[in-house]
Amino acid sequence: MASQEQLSAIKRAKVLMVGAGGIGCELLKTLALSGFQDIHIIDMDTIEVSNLNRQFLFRQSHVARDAVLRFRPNISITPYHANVKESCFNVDFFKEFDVVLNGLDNLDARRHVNRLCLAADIPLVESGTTGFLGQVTVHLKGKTECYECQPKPAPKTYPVCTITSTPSKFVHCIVWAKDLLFAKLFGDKNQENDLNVRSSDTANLSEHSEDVFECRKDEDIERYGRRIYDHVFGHNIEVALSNEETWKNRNKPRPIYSKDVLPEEQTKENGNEEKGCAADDVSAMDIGNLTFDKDDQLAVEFVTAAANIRASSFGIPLHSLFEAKGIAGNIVHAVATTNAIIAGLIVIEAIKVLQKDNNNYRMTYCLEHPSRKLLLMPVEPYEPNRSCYVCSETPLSLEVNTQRSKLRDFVEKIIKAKLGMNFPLIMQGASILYEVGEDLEEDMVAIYAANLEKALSELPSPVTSGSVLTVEDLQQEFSCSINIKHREEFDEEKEPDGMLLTGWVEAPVDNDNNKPIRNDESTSNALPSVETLEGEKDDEIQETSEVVEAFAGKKRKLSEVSEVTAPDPSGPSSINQNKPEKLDIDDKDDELIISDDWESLTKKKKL
Ligand SMILES: Nc1ncnc2c1ncn2[C@@H]1O[C@H](COP(=O)(O)OP(=O)(O)OP(=O)(O)O)[C@@H](O)[C@H]1O
Ligand SMILES: [Zn+2]
Repeated sequence: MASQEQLSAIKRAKVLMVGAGGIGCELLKTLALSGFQDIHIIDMDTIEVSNLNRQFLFRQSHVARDAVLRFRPNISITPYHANVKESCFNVDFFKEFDVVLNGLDNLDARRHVNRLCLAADIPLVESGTTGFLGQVTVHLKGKTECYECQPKPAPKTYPVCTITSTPSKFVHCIVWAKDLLFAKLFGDKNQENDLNVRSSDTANLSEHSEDVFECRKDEDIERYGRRIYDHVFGHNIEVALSNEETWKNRNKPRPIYSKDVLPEEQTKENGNEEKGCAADDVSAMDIGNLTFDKDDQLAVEFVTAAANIRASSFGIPLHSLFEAKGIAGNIVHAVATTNAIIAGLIVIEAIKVLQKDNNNYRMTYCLEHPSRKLLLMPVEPYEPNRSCYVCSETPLSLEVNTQRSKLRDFVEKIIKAKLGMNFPLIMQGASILYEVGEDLEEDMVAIYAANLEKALSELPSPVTSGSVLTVEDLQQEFSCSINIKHREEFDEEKEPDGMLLTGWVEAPVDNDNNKPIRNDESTSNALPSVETLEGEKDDEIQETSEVVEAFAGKKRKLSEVSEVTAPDPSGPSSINQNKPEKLDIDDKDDELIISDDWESLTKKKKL
């Protein structure tokens, strides 16, 4: 039962929810049932069919708002059908709220909201789920870590040679089918693509030799399809086989040609009968612009089929459409109960925030294996990381070849990809090197466009070793400094960006010795990306649970944190370096404890 004090804090509060998906929908219901009266919701999407099974309030085309208003007619729910990154959701907008509650599914939007909450000094309650795993964290400027204080695990990536030549798991075949074959056939024609697109008779010719993916004059669609099939599943496998070194300790793949799977006559018959079937579903207009979308059934079917043919070549077990979709979309199939638990925990933390109950905030992990009696693992939040480039003023350092790297590389690979800025302004001292904005004068736009193509050391205000750049995102009201250090050479394989950003380090990527290809981001906050349905999944989950259990063995005080490196609150995967001692609870007792109080647990142990 809520106290009078809590009830009045709840009634007075104006809350902003960002994201109305699996978690958000549950959250809206729980907020309404808990007595919140003024709720604003930003979500950029309309209802996705793949979410319907767990967005109970959206069923049968009811929008969440209307559904909730039916049982709480007197509360105010204000929806914004928009991207939270739009400029109308600026710092002033955020300042109107008492607390912001995130139910997002991507890192980019989460980082954006984190920065706005810091700039507006509004508390943020973050959340994420991945299947049975989930977490809720509380972020208050200056008091606890911000969402970006700890580097987030990078999305799972794979070395190029594994994808192009030596796949050993089904996920490698999926990445190949999705990021190389699908992209080459249906995406931008001029893209850089690691698929071998030259046939044997043209392989020795200049790089202007024929791209086999070009449809030849007067070539009918069946013949074209057959040619592509033979090239990617037959010829390319032969090319890979010709490198004998590769197969010394590996099973050799088997080339598959269309004639092996589809006899000539049958092709013609079926070809004639089924002619036009794909064309009915895909608009010719879209071809050339498509990127893989897990909600596009035809794209999923294509990728599943192509991945299975490749898997069969390499002796990898085949997978169903459902399984392949999960892997291709990096979907850890959502568990409605986890979302409900997480939504409840968000509301509990939100109420503490409203009451300024500073000593009782908890980051709570929802575990998958409650075998050690714990389903929920509460941990005290950590102090802000003093070297966080987002919430502290610590400068970053960048090693870069200032004579070779262009400003464009710096903007794309560092400012946008690594620092997550949308509208960057780059300055050296008082001179502006680059700026994005709608109200820029034309001549300035031209100057900045020209700057993008210049090497850093050739800019109007040359950037050389020892330069200090200030980078700002005006929309996020966020700025940081970057100390530049010239470095002549970079390892192309290990440092493919040709630059090295330090001061804030990304979690290590599973990167052999090649430039990585990534699978899509996990939907989770930053829980370790778990490959659904893959053999390695179990190991990962096992490790995750163990680590969380170990981590939970000790409740950390804010004051202790400076002595030891804080674990990553956004995901248990990177915390094993500082494993506190494990709690040894008798496993035979089946009773499940949902703990909100660590002391009571340890007491129980003694008893
Ligand atoms: N930049 C953004 N601006 C506004 N809304 C966003 C933005 N990015 C993502 N969203 C919304 O966040 C919601 C995330 O919900 P989604 O169901 O995908 O994940 P979830 O809540 O973690 O739960 P689950 O994956 O378990 O269903 C989506 O409705 C999506 O439209
Ligand atoms: Zn921080």
